[in-house]
Amino acid sequence: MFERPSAGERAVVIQLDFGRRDLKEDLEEVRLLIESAGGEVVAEVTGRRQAPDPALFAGKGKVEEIGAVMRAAQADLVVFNHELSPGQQRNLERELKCRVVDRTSLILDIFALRAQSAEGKLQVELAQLEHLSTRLVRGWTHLERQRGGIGLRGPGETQLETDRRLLGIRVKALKERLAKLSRQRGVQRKARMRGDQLNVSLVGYTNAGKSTLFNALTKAGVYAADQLFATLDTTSRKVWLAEVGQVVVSDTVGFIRDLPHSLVAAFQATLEATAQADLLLHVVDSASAARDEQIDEVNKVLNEIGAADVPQVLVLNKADLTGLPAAVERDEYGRIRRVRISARTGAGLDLLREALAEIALDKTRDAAARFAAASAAQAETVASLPLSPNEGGEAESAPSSDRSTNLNEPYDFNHRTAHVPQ
Ligand SMILES: Nc1nc2c(ncn2[C@@H]2O[C@H](COP(=O)(O)OP(=O)(O)OP(=O)(O)O)[C@@H](O)[C@H]2O)c(=O)[nH]1
Ligand SMILES: [Mg+2]
Repeated sequence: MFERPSAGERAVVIQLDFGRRDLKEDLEEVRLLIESAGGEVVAEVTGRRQAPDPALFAGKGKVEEIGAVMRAAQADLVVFNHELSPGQQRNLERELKCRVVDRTSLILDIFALRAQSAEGKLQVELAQLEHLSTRLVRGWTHLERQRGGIGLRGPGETQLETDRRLLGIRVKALKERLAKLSRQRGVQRKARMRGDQLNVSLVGYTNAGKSTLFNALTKAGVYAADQLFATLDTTSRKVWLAEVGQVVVSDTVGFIRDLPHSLVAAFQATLEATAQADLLLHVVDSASAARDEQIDEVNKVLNEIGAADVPQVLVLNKADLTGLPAAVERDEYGRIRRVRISARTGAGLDLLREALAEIALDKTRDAAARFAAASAAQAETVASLPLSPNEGGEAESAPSSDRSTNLNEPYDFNHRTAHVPQ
């Protein structure tokens, strides 16, 4: 149903410029996407257009050019680094006499290849079926008049109705199973997230280096590779920090621009953990020319999954490639905002650990302050008589005495990090 470029399949990539993006970055990204799906880019066709052609996406002349390039390069398929409508895809396949894959299918495909856990597989299947259901609207009308298939259809149903009905049943079953898994995981997570332990999620654009950093912090040995969407399942590990004790760090699925909506929806449960974290380490490939755009894309997805208000520290990774030194940057309130590191060489990891420790201590202190305030309020109602002439109802202000210096400034767990330009 979902055809992926199988090992060594030769792809021609189509990238059109509608006047707003950097073609080179886009071509580089789609090349990595195709390689991550096991294929190989043998030719590129670029072009410029005002708007997509309703029938063919590209213009008639461009499609002829694509056909010629495809034949010359002996390619197996054509990949549009754009979202195609079902009609456009069908027309292109008819015109080019060759398989045509769009960006969304390509991404779904890589997810299907990578899914490891039972839940990951269910989530990917759900996303694929939901993507397919949009293609059923007009996409399979050529099948509508077909008959046959014992046990496959109800009385008088057309193929399209049967397909929709079967799809609907499967989607419903998948959603129910995912909901059950999600409830179970919610219980496990609550157990893990007890107390004042800091829960940290690594988030970021795909290939930013989250898993490499996760391994460096936790010595966990999760899969990190120069592939897009190397990670699909969330992995959590406890990390021991001097003076603080345990914090829980989670490695998560990477984001990408134009992440298919069905995929975000299907991964909602996995991403819930991100929305419930105390702190996000937003890992950035600081050596990428598309860095700022990638930061925006990640923030957009975080917004969609309800994680926009979780405090964020930007981790500028791959400092070994930019040649800039490891460093910590604070805002005017002394809060840590950005840490520059190299997960690969280990430069700045000590700074990052110190930053985590500082934030974890602030969280504990916040909790202690709340506890003290609550106890004080309770004490007030029990003991209305002051124990000494100086004591009265002032107990709630006590824990703030050590907050005068920058370092001890409490981390504002309600503060949303604004986008900080590099
Ligand atoms: N030069 C350099 N490369 C790095 C650094 N950190 C990670 N990489 C490389 O970047 C690539 C992607 O790393 P991963 O850790 O798999 O990235 P990720 O963010 O987990 O990616 P996904 O799971 O695909 O979203 C790998 O080839 C890493 O070796 C770094 O600090 N410097
Ligand atoms: Mg990863």
